[in-house]
Amino acid sequence: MKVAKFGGSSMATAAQLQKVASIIKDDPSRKIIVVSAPGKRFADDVKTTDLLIQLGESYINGEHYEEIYGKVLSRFREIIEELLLNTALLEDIENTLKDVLSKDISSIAKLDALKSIGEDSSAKILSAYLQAIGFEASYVNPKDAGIIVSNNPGNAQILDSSFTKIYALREKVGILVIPGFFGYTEDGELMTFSRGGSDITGSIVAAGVEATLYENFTDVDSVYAVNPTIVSNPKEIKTLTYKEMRELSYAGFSVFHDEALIPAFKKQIPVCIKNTNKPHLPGTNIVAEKKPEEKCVVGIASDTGFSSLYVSKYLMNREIGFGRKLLNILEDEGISFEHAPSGIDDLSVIIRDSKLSKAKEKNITKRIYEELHPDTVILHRDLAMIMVVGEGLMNTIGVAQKATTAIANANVNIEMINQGSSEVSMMFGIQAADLNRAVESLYHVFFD
Ligand SMILES: Nc1ncnc2c1ncn2[C@@H]1O[C@H](COP(=O)(O)OP(=O)(O)O)[C@@H](O)[C@H]1O
Ligand SMILES: N[C@@H](CC(=O)OP(=O)(O)O)C(=O)O
Repeated sequence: MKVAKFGGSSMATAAQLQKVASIIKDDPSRKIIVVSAPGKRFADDVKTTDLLIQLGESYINGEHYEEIYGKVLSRFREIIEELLLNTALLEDIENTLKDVLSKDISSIAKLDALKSIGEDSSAKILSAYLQAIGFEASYVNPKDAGIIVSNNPGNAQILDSSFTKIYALREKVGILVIPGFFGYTEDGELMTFSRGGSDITGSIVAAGVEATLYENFTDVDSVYAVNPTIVSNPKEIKTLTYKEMRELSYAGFSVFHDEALIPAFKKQIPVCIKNTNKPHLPGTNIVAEKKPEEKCVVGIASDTGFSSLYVSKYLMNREIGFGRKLLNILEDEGISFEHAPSGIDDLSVIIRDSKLSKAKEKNITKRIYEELHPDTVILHRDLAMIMVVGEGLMNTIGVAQKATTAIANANVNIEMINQGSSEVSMMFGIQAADLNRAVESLYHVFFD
């Protein structure tokens, strides 16, 4: 039994849904289908999930929301009408939208419930279409599928108790279409995963039913060695290990959500990333182990939006509890950290910019001075991280030298290096403005 997840790009139009149906038809073992909300139809388009967020924010702020409401409905209307499906489906979607908007719930709960309507409607539309063309198919709500999550709106985590219930889906007859991106708490409250979270649902369901394969259908032929929006026509990666994909997706390979690796990894379910528009191509396989390759670097990922909180104090290495106290201050502000490279008198804590508002920055700096009496506290914003990833990296001589030379050749200053903390990656911190230059140079050194 296979679980196939179709991303927003595969659910964007009626024509894409027809491709999805033909992929399902091609392989009878594709029994469980997880879908995203309709994504972008063209480069400047807006994803349905973003429209739903805009709708929720306008409604909550008491602003005019009618135009955006119309836009959301017209995305679904277009697909339903082109597929010649019963228009009662559109009425059902509209009623759900109205219900959520008018419901007396917190703003956070309203936003999550609105966001879920994208995937929920997609799943209803696809199952109706599959039925219309002669399949035995049914829509399964995540609650009935057994997707039980923690109480963290917009960032839900799956609970272990889910997996036994999900296993029971194996007994159901016909093709099951499950909306991605959300689950329910034990108290029955709807919670979404973090953005891009339909990949997570697919992985959870694949692990739960102990699928032979988790296929993740998207709009690229494979995972490329570098983000294709930075380097054109990059090399395709045929096989990756879970560890490599985890590092690459964490550091910017948005093609697969980094949290989606864990459920599949735990149950050792192989993952295959494939193109809905060219399903005959082999795609990229993600597996537990692979044969050692000649090339030790498989990919170069990069992401912007980081800050570095640099703290220095003479004899920091002798001060018991310094690191703990510093991280405690961040914890009090509800901030998680990404990396924390350190020296004898210095410690840098790398944080996502989005988590560090100006007010939090002021408060944290004040507390560090008052409680830790450092010599210096400096916050550098607008940093970018580059991750050079590969299983063989630690045992190959000269990788760091090759990488630093490539970055130097691009005339880019390295602000930070983190090597050795992970067995499969090496990380460089640079100014965000220099990112594309550095990535291009690294790609050419390792892959040309
Ligand atoms: N290394 C990479 N390899 C392939 N695609 C990548 C990579 N890095 C970023 N991407 C982007 O990921 C996109 C696919 O992910 P996403 O937009 O989430 O698709 P979907 O809508 O199918 O879920 C690609 O169109 C591509 O622009
Ligand atoms: N629709 C949700 C979840 C998702 O996974 O979407 P996509 O498959 O288009 O990345 C989002 O935009 O965040």
